[in-house]
Amino acid sequence: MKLKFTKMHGAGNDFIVIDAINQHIDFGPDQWRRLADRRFGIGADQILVVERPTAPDCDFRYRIFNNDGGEVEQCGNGSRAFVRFVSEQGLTPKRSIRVQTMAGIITPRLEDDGSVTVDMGAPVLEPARVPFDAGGLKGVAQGRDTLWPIAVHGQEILVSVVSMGNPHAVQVVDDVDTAPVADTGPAIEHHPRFPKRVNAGYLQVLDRGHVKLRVFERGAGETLACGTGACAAVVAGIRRGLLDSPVQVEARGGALTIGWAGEGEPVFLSGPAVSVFEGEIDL
Ligand SMILES: N[C@H](CCC[C@H](N)C(=O)O)C(=O)O
Repeated sequence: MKLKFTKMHGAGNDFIVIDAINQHIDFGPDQWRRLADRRFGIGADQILVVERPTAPDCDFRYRIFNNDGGEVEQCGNGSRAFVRFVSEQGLTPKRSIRVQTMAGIITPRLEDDGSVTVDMGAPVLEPARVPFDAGGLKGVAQGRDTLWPIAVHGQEILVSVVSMGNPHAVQVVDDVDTAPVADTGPAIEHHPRFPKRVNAGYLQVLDRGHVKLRVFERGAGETLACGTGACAAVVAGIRRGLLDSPVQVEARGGALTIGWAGEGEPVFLSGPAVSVFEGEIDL
């Protein structure tokens, strides 16, 4: 079978995007992993699949598979590529669409300046729903947030835990460029207190409206940008009393802008979405 795809990225977080409305796709984790493999396949951080919605008043269903082949709940950078893809492929005349995901409905919108803004929904802040097992831990209050002490390679680090539909552990560091992301990222991703594993964010505050961020992503390793990670990091920074909305997030692959008005309110993610090339692969 021939599979058509478009290679895209959002601030360097790269994707294989597949129209599963006009193509029949029935893959398992091994096939997803093979497609995402940077040597034996096309190569990407995540694979984004466009389907017809099964939920009412939605335009599309959006499925996300990490580089390791696992299906996940949400991908912020991917949601921007998603709306660019369905628009460029003529799958919708709309510039703002309602998209069904495992984590609920998100609303990406193509802006006139070529950027994309996404209503990512409200963050989930209750540890048990992230999910994070806080049992037996004494949280440390900072502003409106609670920081949780977790042991990583024998050292205690303090993390904020936030879900954007997918789980995030955010720590504040002095310098993202010297943070031990490659060393501690995998240990945090697989930490036993995160039953669904976790995306590990390393946040450096430059001023109240400007941060740098690196994310060791669940199921993909460090990426050049993480949209939900940027949302989670800004939510944590605002709750800690360190940041004021909107916040410019400098990722290694580009800049994202995050707006959040506070608990119970949606997080807005803005940033680039680029189509790099279209291709076809024999399977
Ligand atoms: N690795 C993430 C999914 C992709 C998220 C990221 N690429 C984004 O832009 O939000 C997880 O397992 O939850």
